[in-house]
Amino acid sequence: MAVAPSVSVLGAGSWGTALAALIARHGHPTVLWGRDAAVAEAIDQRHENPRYLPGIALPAGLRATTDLAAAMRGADLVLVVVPSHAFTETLRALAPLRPAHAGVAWAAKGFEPGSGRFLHEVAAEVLGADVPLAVVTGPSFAKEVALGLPTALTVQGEDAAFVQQVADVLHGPEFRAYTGSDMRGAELGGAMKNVLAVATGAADGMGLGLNARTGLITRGLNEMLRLNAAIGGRAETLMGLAGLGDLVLTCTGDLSRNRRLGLALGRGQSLDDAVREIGQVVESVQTANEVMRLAERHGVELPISENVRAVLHGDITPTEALQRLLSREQKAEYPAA
Ligand SMILES: NC(=O)C1=CN([C@@H]2O[C@H](COP(=O)(O)OP(=O)(O)OC[C@H]3O[C@@H](n4cnc5c(N)ncnc54)[C@H](OP(=O)(O)O)[C@@H]3O)[C@@H](O)[C@H]2O)C=CC1
Ligand SMILES: O=C(CO)COP(=O)(O)O
Repeated sequence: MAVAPSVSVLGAGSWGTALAALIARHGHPTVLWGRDAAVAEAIDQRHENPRYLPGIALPAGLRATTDLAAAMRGADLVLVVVPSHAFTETLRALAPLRPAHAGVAWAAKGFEPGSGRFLHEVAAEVLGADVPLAVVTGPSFAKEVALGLPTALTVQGEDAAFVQQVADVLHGPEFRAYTGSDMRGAELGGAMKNVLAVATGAADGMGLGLNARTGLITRGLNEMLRLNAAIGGRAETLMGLAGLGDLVLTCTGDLSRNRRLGLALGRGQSLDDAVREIGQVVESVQTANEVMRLAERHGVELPISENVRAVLHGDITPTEALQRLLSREQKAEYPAA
């Protein structure tokens, strides 16, 4: 019988913990690395992450540590699940410790702050072009995965054998892992849906109704498709789990931190207070800048995303953003073919 690959998961927040628990339940030797000693000890000894997934029982076989070298020892596959702002430093730390045969996947959603680079570009630069890479993305709230509720996501990368290896460790009785080869489109979808969730959250927070919410989701999808076409992603990636799927989940599900940020802003709360209250990573705050930087570089107009950035910067209120969007010129839904 084939030996189950050993998996090292880096990042002991809600998503890293949920994915590590899923993989451990599938019978893979799994080690979770986190920087918080109390959290690592609680996962390792009491099988709970009291900070990020309180009250949810984790598999007894899941090991956790703050020792990165120990976590990487014997890994056949590395899964990086830190927020995008910590991605580059985490890759630099893991690079010298990576067993030569181990590919690297990640489940963070966003860009490298400041440079706006895609995470697969960062990974290729830090690890070298020969290391197998893959992105794990799609509609998946950590809490639901940790509770074993049915979920479907996608693994995308250019090394088909590695993509299959990653999908195989994730796939199981309640979890469907699809595969593909479009890292660019997949990463763009995962990043942009967080920005668009702020817009729909704000609309809901302002009490604008379900028509407004759905208009924003649909025109938001249009923004994703336009930018995706400009950067060379495949349209079907954005119409699947990495795009439409995650957009609908994040724009409508109150477990979303980006949606909750929008709700709070729409109700008049300040950005700082809202982020503090949420108490976990809210990727859109940084990603809105990088999405707009990318759009401006490619000459693509993204009215919803642009207004989200302006609200997050405190340049305009959600009410002013609404007025700006509603007063735009009338136009064809799609440019003539
Ligand atoms: N939660 C979800 O449902 C999903 C999340 N994602 C994505 O996964 C990524 C991680 O998010 P998530 O787990 O939810 O975030 P959380 O806020 O739940 O946890 C963040 C984790 O990252 C750690 N961290 C922060 N900065 C660093 C650093 N510099 N070095 C090492 N560790 C660091 C935190 O450690 P500490 O506690 O010590 O601060 C914490 O363990 C994000 O890109 C998110 O968009 C994707 C799909 C689903
Ligand atoms: O990416 C997610 C679901 O797919 C989680 O969304 P939030 O980061 O908005 O909570």
